[in-house]
Amino acid sequence: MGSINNDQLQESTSDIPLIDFALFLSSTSTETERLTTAKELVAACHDVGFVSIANHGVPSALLSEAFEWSKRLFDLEIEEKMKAPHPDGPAVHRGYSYPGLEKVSQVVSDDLDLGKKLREVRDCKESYEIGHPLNDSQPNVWLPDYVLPGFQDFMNRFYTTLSDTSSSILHAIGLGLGLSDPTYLLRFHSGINNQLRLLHYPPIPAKEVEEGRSARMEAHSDWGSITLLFQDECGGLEVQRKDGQFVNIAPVEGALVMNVGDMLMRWSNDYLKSTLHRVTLPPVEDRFTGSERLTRARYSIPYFVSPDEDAIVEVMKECTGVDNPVKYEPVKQREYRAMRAKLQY
Ligand SMILES: O=C(O)CCC(=O)C(=O)O
Ligand SMILES: [Fe+2]
Repeated sequence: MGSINNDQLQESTSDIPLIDFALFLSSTSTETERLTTAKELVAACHDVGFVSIANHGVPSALLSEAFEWSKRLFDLEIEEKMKAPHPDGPAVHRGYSYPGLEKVSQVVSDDLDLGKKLREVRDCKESYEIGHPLNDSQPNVWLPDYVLPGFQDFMNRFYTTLSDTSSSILHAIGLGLGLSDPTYLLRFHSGINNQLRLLHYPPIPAKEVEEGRSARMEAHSDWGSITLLFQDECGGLEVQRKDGQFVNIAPVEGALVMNVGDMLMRWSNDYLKSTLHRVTLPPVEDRFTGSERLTRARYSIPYFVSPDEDAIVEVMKECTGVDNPVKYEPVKQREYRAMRAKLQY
């Protein structure tokens, strides 16, 4: 595994906290070391809702291979990619979405005309969504194997590794929150309802984004429990601070970015924050070329961790108190997702 040393940790330029997760994962760590790391993680989730995690346990060779597969996939001709088309509508979020098909926004509504209006600003990205092989409600849409031999096998393996990593992070969050059972959240996360997403933002003239005619990905929060995000060195990911300003999340080599989603915010009675974020132009000038200031392509790989479909998300008692009453009714994951997904496709 590619590990990150202390000097590199200190040199981080990112605006979000950076945590060394080795102390939580190592079998030789003391209870105090594990608890301290878990508390740092929870403090970051409470404060910004976004955190960089170094030494997360996903082997760097596996990550490089995942980005290579992603590039190979998006380099295919559109006719080839359309052999695994995203099904119509939002119910099944799998397969290939061509640029402009999905519209990310924070709007929740039944109004389809509003959906059309939102689409006037096109999201310039393409994506490929992959779920658990045993998720019957959202079956995978794979390319025929001859199009990209080995792709499906690799992605299934990668999904499993990320699922294991996400379980360690959920465990650490439970410990850091001081839950009477620190593994409580794991009971609702078998891994079957997670989603692996390959994302490609093709080059685009800077003006298109600056003048609001196109977006890379507009501001939104994620809906699940947590998201693990791997990004290349292009940059352009931004998170909203408490004062409303969006600030850059500089890619830190070898580290993943973890953020809290709406479901975990609800579970924690708003103690853990699900924060707005977006993808826009990179902040660094050498990412642009030519008179049109064409930005370089960007690749990222988010892994969305969600409770199982039948899980009932009910505010955790440790996150309430006399001055902090329960803010939310229990909700079933399946119903919550259906409500959030309406205008997305
Ligand atoms: O591409 C990125 O860096 C962010 C992606 C994201 O926020 C999402 O897919 O929800
Ligand atoms: Fe997101």
